[in-house]
Amino acid sequence: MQTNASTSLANNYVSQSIDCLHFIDGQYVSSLNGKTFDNINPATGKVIGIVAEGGKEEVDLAVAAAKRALQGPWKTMSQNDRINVIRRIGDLILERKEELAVLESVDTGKPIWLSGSIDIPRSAYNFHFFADSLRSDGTEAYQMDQVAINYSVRKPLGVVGLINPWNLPLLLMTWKLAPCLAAGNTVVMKPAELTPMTATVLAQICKDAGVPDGVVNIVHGFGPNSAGSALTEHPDVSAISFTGETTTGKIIMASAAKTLKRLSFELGGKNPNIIFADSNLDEVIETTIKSSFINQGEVCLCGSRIYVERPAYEQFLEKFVAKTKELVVGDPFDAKTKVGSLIGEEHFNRVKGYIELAKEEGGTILTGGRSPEGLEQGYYLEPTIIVGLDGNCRTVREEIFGPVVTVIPFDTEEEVLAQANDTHYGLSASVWTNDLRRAHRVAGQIDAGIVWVNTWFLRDLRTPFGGMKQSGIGREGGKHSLEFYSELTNICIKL
Ligand SMILES: NC(=O)C1=CN([C@@H]2O[C@H](COP(=O)(O)OP(=O)(O)OC[C@H]3O[C@@H](n4cnc5c(N)ncnc54)[C@H](O)[C@@H]3O)[C@@H](O)[C@H]2O)C=CC1
Ligand SMILES: O=C(O)/C=C/C=C(\O)C(=O)O
Repeated sequence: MQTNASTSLANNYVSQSIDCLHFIDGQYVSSLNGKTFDNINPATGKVIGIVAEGGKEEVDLAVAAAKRALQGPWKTMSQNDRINVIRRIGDLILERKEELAVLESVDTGKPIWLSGSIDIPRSAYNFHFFADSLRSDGTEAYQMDQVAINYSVRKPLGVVGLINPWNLPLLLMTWKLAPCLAAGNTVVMKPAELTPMTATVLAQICKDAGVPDGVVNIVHGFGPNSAGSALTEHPDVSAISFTGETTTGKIIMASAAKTLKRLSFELGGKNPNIIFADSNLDEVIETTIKSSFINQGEVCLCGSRIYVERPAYEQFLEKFVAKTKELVVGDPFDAKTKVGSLIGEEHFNRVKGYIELAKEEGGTILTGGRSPEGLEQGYYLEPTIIVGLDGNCRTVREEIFGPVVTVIPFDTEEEVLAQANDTHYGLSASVWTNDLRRAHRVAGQIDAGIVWVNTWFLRDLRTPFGGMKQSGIGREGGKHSLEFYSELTNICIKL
């Protein structure tokens, strides 16, 4: 893909065609049969480029290249050189950050300030962080009196498949790729079909940083009967790290079982946000606006079920609704925009379907629920707050993955914990209180992989990250990522 833009050239980007090819064995290539599909800018509904559509043949080629690369210069590269290459990928992402931010916004519909301040800097940091982690990484050693000493050594898993969704395309791809490379593996990545652009540039960045040919490969395409399923079925792929929908995770698990692949899954969420009356309401509102509507609500960690202790309920609603009404929905490249376009037509209709369902279930829409006037070209939806529903309603139980939240009052800690945990998801939660003991007590009783107290999405990349129940399998982050992406061999030496 040829790119040379900055944010000031955003208009050129949306008017010129940007095409995405596969990246196999260090080269950009078309599909063997020449098949392509259209890439649509959700903010305009217009085609912005064509994408090579891969399938089994392209995945076979990519996996073969990755398998060969396991025996090439990547294997013999010193750990110090590998660390430097991984750091350099982060440096090059920062050097191209404006261009990448534009591509991410064009591809997803998210505001340019968001891709420029979160998606792209965090993508670079993923490489810097895991390069540093590798430098300080150690393994275990156990001595058996004077009889023997055991120590373990890390080895790469082999060829790893990385399959990603469309909401945080480069951030999530690099969150997987950086530790995967740090552990010495080779990779075949399958970006989401709706957001192929930044991954395509990332391949060139990896090459420019000194990653040997064949170590990083990309095959574009769809999931079922396409590049995605070909990757999960491939016998030479040792592991799959997947972020996306829970139902897709189940399909991938069944497919991967045939060749007993190692799996890491980060799946859906319906995250509770529990607000006690003693919390600082202004802080609560400021963060709840973000945890509800940032990235159009298309973040798996968003707190879409808001529970407010009854004494604070009316005041919370008044302020929350007022602040939500101030959010400007519009063109991702307009500096005033806080909420951009949803990812595409299918998802837009799905989210609108939930708003209709909420009305049928007896809910009241306090604000939002419709597309802003004058923005009929893209997939824009006003941030939506719904009240009057209980935990039996589908609107409260199912992941909507859009700018839609429900607010429910509660009276006791026991009651709210029961409601918060009454879900088959268990990704994240937020608890708001100034009572220290209650904070510990409630946080410890929520069935979620990540609980934030008096904050949200405050990330320390050393911490375990992942979901309980049907929100995921395993943990990534810091040493957890290095564990997932490597095999440990224990060596026992008799003294
Ligand atoms: N928890 C999370 O982090 C996220 C959850 N989602 C959820 O997923 C919904 C739909 O988003 P999508 O990106 O369409 O999710 P998805 O799970 O359908 O797709 C994610 C990735 O998996 C691939 N894929 C789909 N079916 C596959 C198969 N059978 N084998 C191998 N790969 C396959 C897709 O091509 C894409 O690259 C959202 O509405 C939301 O509910 C989406 C993004 C992130
Ligand atoms: O901070 C992270 O590593 C990831 C955040 C968000 C997701 O995983 C997601 O929305 O899918």
